[in-house]
Amino acid sequence: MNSADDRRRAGYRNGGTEVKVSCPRLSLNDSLEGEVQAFLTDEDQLHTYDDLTKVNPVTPTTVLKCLQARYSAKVFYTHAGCTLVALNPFQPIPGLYSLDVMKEYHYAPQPQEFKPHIFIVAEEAYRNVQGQLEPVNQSLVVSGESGAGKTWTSRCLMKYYATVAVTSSVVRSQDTVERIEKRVLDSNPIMEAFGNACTLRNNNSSRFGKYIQLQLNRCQLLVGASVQTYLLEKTRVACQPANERNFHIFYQMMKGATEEQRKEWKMLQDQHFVWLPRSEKTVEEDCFNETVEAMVHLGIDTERQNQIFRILAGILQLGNVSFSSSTDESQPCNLDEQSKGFLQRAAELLQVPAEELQTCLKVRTLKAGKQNVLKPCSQAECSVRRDCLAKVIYAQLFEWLVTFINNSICADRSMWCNFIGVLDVYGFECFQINNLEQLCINYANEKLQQHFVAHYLRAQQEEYVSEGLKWSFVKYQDNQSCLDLIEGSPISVFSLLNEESRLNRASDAKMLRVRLEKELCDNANISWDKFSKVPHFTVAHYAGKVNYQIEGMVEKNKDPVPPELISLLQKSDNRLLQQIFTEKEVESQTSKGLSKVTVVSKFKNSLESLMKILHSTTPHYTRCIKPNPDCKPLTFRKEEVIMQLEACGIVETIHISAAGFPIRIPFKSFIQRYGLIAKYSGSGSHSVDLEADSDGVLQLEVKNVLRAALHCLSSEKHSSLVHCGRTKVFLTQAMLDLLEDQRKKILSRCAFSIQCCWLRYQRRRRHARRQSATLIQAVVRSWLVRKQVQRWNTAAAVIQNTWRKWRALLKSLAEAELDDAKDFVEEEVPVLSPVVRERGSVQLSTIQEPVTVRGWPMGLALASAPSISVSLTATGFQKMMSVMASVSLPSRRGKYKVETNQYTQGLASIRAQPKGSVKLHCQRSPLLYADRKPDMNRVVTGFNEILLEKTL
Ligand SMILES: Nc1ncnc2c1ncn2[C@@H]1O[C@H](COP(=O)(O)OP(=O)(O)OP(=O)(O)O)[C@@H](O)[C@H]1O
Repeated sequence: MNSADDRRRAGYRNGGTEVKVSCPRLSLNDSLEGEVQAFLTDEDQLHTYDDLTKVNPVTPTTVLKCLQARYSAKVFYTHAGCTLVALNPFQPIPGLYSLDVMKEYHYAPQPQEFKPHIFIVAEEAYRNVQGQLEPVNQSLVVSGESGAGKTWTSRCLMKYYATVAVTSSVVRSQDTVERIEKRVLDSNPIMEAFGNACTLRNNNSSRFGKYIQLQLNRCQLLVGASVQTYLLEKTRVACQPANERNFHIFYQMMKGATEEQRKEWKMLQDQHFVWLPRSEKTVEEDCFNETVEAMVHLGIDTERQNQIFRILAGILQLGNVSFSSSTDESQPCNLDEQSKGFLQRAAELLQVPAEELQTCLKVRTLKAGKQNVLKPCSQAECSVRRDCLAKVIYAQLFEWLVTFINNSICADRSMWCNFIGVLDVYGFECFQINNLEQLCINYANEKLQQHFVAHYLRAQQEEYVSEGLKWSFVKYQDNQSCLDLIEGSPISVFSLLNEESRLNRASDAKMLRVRLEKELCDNANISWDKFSKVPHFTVAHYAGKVNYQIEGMVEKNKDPVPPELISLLQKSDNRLLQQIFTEKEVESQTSKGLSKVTVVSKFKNSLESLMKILHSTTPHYTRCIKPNPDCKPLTFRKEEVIMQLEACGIVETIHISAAGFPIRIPFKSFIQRYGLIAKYSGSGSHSVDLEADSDGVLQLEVKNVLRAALHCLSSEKHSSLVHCGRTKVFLTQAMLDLLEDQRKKILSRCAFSIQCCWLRYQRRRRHARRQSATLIQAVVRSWLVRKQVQRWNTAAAVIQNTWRKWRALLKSLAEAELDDAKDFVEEEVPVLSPVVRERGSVQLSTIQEPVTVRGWPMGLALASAPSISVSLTATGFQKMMSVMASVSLPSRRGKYKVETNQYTQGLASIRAQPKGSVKLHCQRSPLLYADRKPDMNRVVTGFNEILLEKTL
């Protein structure tokens, strides 16, 4: 027995008598609590709980303990009702994501029965698409804070689909399939190289959000993909937070380029670039070759690559250009010699005129009526213009890459019918100094949290009420008021920011703070530190309070790009730069006259379209948890984890999922899928009008199905597994499994019946065909034989004719013989041998060529016998010959010879004298001669018999 059992036993004992009597009240309560806890939760077995809903009771503490126990046992995935919790191991786990494991989950009849894994989520979504249960399209939402493992998880999901959604392909050629899945996977290293960076919290932090749509055709095969990106952190190009790095691609170029490439890109070995801090730090992602290889696979040729890398090298050179103020304010800023060199090289790499580049950076063009006025910029303004140039180039290049990737991997709309979307967005951010980027990121997280809450908590509870379910409500954190504060209408942080950004004046942080305070003081989610000197506001997000600095927010929201910079880039000899910025001008021209699009309004719009997609799909949530802030392998910090669990509402989710019915299916869909259970168990009406608008009829049918499915369970058990609402059926996972199981059994029974019918039908058809073939063969044979018989008849007629002539000839010979009868008496009569006497015959022969006359055996007897039948009595010449043969008389002058007949020949061979008429019966086929083969060489007995019958 294990120690837990011992503890449980001890618990019972202690809870019985002894402790109650002897302990003071407080310690008694404590120990009781401990005992109950020990009784409810077997701590030694905590790591075996696959689902956090099974821990008892469901509290943050027990959930945390369970997760910790599992993490120590190197189990990193745990279900939390409808959500999957993924703990980051911070080290590769051998065999956890191997091909075999993928196959195991993919081919499992019930993957849910396997250990929790990200592949269960992937497979469930895949099967939902196959099942065609509305909504068919699926979204896999991967959330968590920076470094929690979202990108890793998204990559696993993509690899899973790129493996299982193509292996069963028989329709498409292997070559095409490989190209598609490879291209889809190859989009990852490119986007990570250009969009990820090493931050303090994660060495490979995604600095943009992405929604990847994996497109599946009718056979659930991966035929393409498309990527939608959100809010690239472009400020990082020109300004990297302390101890953080720029985007990976710059370091990859620095470390991975060949000598020749370095020369071409003007990146010498010992060159220092201001915009490449911490270049001494090497991270796993610094692999230039992998990025180039992926580019090649996606169709970015060497020339295009060179254009891209020249642009990036140009940006780095720009970063080293520094300005110094001129003594005369009316004059533009100065550049030292070194900066001039950097500027020259930047211009060469960007392939723009160096003079013009310098002027653009130092002088502003103002419109005064129809005239352009040139105004020298201050040192700070020059730096802002330089940074702006770098940011706009990088952002546009990133956008071009995403479009290129999409063109390369996106399938034609007619080729796919469903999709599985993978959403990987930046996690909740809270730094020392937070600005517009953090406000947008946290706003996106609030939106996702709201979707989660709406989907699993609020919707569930509201639906229970509307469907008439008795349900004890769980309190949940609604973040609608926080969202109202950020994006609401008419007054919100965003609307005030936009207003300020559209005013044609320099922004004032203090004034904006006052406005915010005045307009939004009613919202409980915003607050201010009255004693702080820096203008700011604090927002109480669902995941915690974040302090936002107002300074610079309006400028970032405006994101102005001086038009002279754009026209300079349009003149570039680098064809890629030219292309990117010509397109940009077209865009800006089309939006001319519309109100100026700010960063937050653009972000809000793209987020709204994302939310629309999410609302129209079946979501699957995966919460990634970062077990420690230092990214140390297998280190679990309770405080870190509990904060994340509470922030993402996992405990509430678990509570609701454990007690509720997480699966809801409308009556119509339910009957369409499970109606066969009632039909084949014989308890339901066999045809239900699914188009009938009456829910009452459908409800009745649903109840029939449930009765048939649960016939062996008690009614209490029914209500714990399933509830029939007014328009939907509410199920637990266990009930769904049970229904699916029964459905599968019925379907396999039906399949078996269909197979039997088909085999029977095939057998019958084969038989009928064989009969037809026999009939045809018989008809053909019969026809051939008839033709043959006709020929034989003709031949027989010829023979008869000849025979008659021959007989006439013999008769005339016999008559001539009779004329010599006198000589015959004088000759000596020889003694007749017994054989001759017995079967005498007559043979006429001449000396040279004797004529043979065939006579009946026993010719003498016949010759003297009284006539029995006309045909068998020898008369005339025949009679005489028979006598001659019988007595073996020599012929006159040896001209002929009379011998016994050779009875084997011809028709003369009759061994017995027939009495009366003789009839030969032959059995005939219904078809004349059908059983005969038209073979000339064979003896045709049937024909002989028939001839014989005719003769007789
Ligand atoms: N399942 C895993 N197995 C092994 N290592 C992992 C796993 N998940 C994450 N990691 C490690 O954790 C690191 C951070 O993960 P990842 O980049 O996916 O985080 P993230 O949530 O996407 O962060 P950000 O929001 O900053 O992009 C990875 O580089 C990887 O080394």
